[in-house]
Amino acid sequence: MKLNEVDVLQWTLAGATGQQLSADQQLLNKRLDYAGGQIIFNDYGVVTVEPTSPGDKDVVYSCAVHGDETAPIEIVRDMIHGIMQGQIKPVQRTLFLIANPAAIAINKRFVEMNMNRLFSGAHRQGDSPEHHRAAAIEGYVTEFFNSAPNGERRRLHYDLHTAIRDSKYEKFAVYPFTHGGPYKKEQLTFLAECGVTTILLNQAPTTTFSYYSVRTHQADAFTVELGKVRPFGENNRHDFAAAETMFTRLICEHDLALPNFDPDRTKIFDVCRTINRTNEKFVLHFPDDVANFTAFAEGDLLATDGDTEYRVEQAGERIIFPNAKVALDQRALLTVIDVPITGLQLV
Ligand SMILES: O=C(O)CCC(=O)N[C@@H](CCC(=O)O)C(=O)O
Ligand SMILES: [Zn+2]
Repeated sequence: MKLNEVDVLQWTLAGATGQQLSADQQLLNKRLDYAGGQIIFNDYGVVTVEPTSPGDKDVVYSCAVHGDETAPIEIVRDMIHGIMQGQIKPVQRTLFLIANPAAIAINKRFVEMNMNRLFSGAHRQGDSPEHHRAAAIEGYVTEFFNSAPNGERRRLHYDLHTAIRDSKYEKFAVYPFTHGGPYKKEQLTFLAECGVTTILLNQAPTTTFSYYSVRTHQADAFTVELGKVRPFGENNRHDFAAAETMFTRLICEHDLALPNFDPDRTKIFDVCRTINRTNEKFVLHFPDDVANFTAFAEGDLLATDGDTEYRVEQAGERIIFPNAKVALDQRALLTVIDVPITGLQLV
């Protein structure tokens, strides 16, 4: 088999789980040429694209921070294959990350720990496979951004996910805490072109991957939720076509032309409350099939954490990312409220 025909996901899973690979299937530390540059296989699930004459953007696409979120894995895999096989010819430096192959291999969200709580150095406080991989991934991202050509550059990171539940707004993105900085119209427009027209504004530092890239590397970075979690082969790729087209255009065009910013395209939600599980007896008081962004009436009981009750405090409060099974001291539920886009500081 020619190296440019190797399945990059199979290679990643085999390598990360210690399986022996024959020489014609081993991509580790190999470099392949494409018309316009080189694709480099730095580690299992870590692939860098270095155009010969790179544009001014350094773009990171990550998937599988949660191992069972298969649609983003298929998207990233197919983009890499497109480059290996010559159909996609990036002109922008690009880093692709398949973040948690060990979790993909067992069809689980994670092996021991939720990797999306282990960035910005939180990986130093433990010894699970995810702690080690998050540390390694921070190293790869740092190396990627630091090895860019000199001059003014744009750093971008889209961390691709799918949600456990259905969502009333199917595609949405988390805009990590900006520490008072403005929100970018260009990014909201790019996301809208991807079909992501709902944005959640996080109002505090977190240990997520996207916040890490924002805070440590001054990137424009987002957690992008593209739909609902499904097993491999059950994703309807038409649902992701707009996103896939825009992700490809972003790295294949020198100056991606976007429509003018339209404030009516994007719905904004502000995070109002973060409810952590602190007790073994943590109960959600609504069924599993209640979709993300469902609104409840004032006073409704949302959750109990031991003896502490969490009730809806204001009209229009909606739930998102409910998960009663998270580890102790982790976020079990967020509530959000819609806010007018006109109230945001936009540049
Ligand atoms: O569907 C769910 O309940 C969880 C979806 C998910 O994994 N969301 C991310 C959001 C990260 C962020 O806040 O930027 C997560 O919880 O890690
Ligand atoms: Zn996820």
